[in-house]
Amino acid sequence: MAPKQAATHQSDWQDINYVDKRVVAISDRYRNVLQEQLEVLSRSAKIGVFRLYCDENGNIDLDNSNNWLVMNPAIVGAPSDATLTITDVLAVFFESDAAAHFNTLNCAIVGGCNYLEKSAHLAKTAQGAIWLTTEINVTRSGDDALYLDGEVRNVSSEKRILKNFSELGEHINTILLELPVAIFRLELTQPDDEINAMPVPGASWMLHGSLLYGQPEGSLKSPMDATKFVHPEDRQLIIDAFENAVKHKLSRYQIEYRTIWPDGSEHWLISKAVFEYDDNNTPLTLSGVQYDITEQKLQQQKLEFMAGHDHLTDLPNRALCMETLARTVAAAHRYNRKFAVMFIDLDRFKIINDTIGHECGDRLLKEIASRFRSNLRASEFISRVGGDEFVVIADGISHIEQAQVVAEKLISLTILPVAIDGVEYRVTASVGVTQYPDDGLDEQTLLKHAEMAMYTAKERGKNNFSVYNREMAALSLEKMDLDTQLRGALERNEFSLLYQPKVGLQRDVITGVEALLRWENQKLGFVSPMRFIPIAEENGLIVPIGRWVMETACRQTKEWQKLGLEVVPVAVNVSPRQFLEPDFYDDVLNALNSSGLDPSLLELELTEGMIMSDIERTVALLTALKDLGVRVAIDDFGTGYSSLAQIRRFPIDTLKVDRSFVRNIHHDTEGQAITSAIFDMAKNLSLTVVAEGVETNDEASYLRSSNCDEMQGYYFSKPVDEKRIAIMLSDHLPRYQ
Ligand SMILES: Nc1nc2c(ncn2[C@@H]2O[C@@H]3COP(=O)(O)O[C@H]4[C@@H](O)[C@H](n5cnc6c(=O)[nH]c(N)nc65)O[C@@H]4COP(=O)(O)O[C@H]3[C@H]2O)c(=O)[nH]1
Repeated sequence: MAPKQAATHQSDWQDINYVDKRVVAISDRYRNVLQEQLEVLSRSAKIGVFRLYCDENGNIDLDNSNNWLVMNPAIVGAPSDATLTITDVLAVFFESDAAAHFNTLNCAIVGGCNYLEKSAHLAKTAQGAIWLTTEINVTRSGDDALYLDGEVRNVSSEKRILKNFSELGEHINTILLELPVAIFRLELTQPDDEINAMPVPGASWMLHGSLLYGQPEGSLKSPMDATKFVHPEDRQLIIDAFENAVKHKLSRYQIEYRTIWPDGSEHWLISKAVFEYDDNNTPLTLSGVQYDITEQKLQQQKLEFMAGHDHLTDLPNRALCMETLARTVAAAHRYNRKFAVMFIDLDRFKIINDTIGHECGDRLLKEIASRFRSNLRASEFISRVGGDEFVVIADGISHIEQAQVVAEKLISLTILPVAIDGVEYRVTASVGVTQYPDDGLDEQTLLKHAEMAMYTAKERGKNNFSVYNREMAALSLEKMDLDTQLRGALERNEFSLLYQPKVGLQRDVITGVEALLRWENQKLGFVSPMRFIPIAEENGLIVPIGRWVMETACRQTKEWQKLGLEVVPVAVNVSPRQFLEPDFYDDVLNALNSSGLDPSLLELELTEGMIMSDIERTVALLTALKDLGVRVAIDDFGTGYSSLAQIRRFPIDTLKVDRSFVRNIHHDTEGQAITSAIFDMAKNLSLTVVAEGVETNDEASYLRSSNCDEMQGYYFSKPVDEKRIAIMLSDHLPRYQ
């Protein structure tokens, strides 16, 4: 058994030797393959590896044959076919003083250091500057160092990138210093007390933000430091914008807010920020820029102000008025409140403006606007919605009586004299009042009704206010109806003329006739000129209608003449709009030429207001008409602004004293004083004076005893048609009625 066992044992050993040799052979082969592969790899890689064995004293044994190095020589700037030893490589790191450094290295290893690191910068190589790092790990058996494994790395590209980055950073810094721009990062997952002063990843910081908040440069380290300098009214705005962005997982947002500087001044900033979220959509950081937009804001505010305000008075304009009215309606609806709207129109402002000149007119408007602004309460919004039109929105007015108090205040503020260049001017205002919700539920209706009420105030004599009621709306509908019917009335031959005689006072003979327009419409029947003429004036139809009147009156007078009647001048009423037409003179000329009437038989009746506007043009035009031979009369004298002294400047023939002065003149001492002053002055100016609206024998008797020349009125004759006038003219006497 034993020999067999021994034989077995021996063959086993033989086997083992054989296996061992195979293992050694295989491992040698693989080590060579591995080394070859490492060499191939290292040729392209920027990393080299080495092992250095130590001697029995623990010092590096540079001559040990087991030492090895696998490295592309180019890593250290040597030609790629150079044969480098480990000593060459380490010499690179330790430069000229290699011996001393080896000594230090050995001391460190003997002293128990297991990890060593060293960098090198090779300034001049064929590849340019090269940065290297080496890391060495020591392997020991107990305390004794056995060998060192190390790696050499070429970190030139990383260094270059870092260098570029730091250069870029410096550039950016320089630019930022020049610009009023801050950059910031807010770490959203850390508590505020961990905020770092410098831009360290994972922390909150802000660069160059301090100046934007009026603080010394560098004093504010993070956006959180800056919050106390944000305008108190805007702090919630910032919180809301941030929370809204987070709630909706927005990737970016921007917000504009005000800051308060130590000197109390307000500045505007814009903050544009980008969120960084983790996979659970939790915001991690907020980074962005902030910069000053005060100038743009001021510019924008100025533009907005200009868009919403009237440049003359600085009051809100129509657009802003409508916007405010809409907002007030919405708020009143929501809180079940009442409020009032007042439409203010200055009385006869156009005439005043034309009389005193537009520059003075503007100054007058500015003064009235400033009175309104400074005397109204904060809850009373005042705006200028047109040339001489203002609108007040009086919030929180629960009774119409309160609105009436405001309206009265506006009227009394208007009537106070305005001094311009030492001359005192006085204007009055008519005010229309409406109330929400009683008179309208929306801004357009309220304003329309306030305007209607204002017109009613004007009709009631101006310089007062009127509260809207439903009848006014009905009247306005009627006005629309009149307007519609008036269009085309000429074509449908719906107009005719009546004539009212003027009587010479001393001999009771007809000295002239006034042509008065009549309109009979199929739908509306007979419509008084008092109703349709203002509408025709508004829509411009008065121009062709007036032309028709003049032509018809001239033709008719010529007809009477042709009938052999002793004709007298025919007077036609001229409307303001007609008179302002550039073709007015030509129209007069055409009417005369086409009828063949002698110009001295045509008299034009103008009103005071008409001649007082654009005095230069009026004088020139009247002079031209006078040169033609046409007569000019001033109608309704005494009701307007002109004084007799002013009238003197115009080439006119006749003054027609308004019938309001004539009524009951026989026992109206004030009327007597006024008329006698007019009569005397007119005599001095060689003007003919006509008293209008004489209705009674008493009035006629009084006028006969005064300095009046002619009379006109129902006492002598109502306006009659052309046939009846022909009879009167043939009798040389007016028919008493
Ligand atoms: N209460 C009273 N009234 C008297 C008396 N005598 C005359 N009248 C009325 O007084 C008005 C006189 O005309 P007006 O002052 O120019 O006032 C005129 C004038 O401003 C305007 N109008 C009439 N025809 C024309 C026209 O052809 N063109 C223009 N632009 N306006 C006209 O309409 C106004 C009213 O005209 P009418 O209704 O015809 O009213 C006429 C006439 O009928 C009187 O004794 N008592």
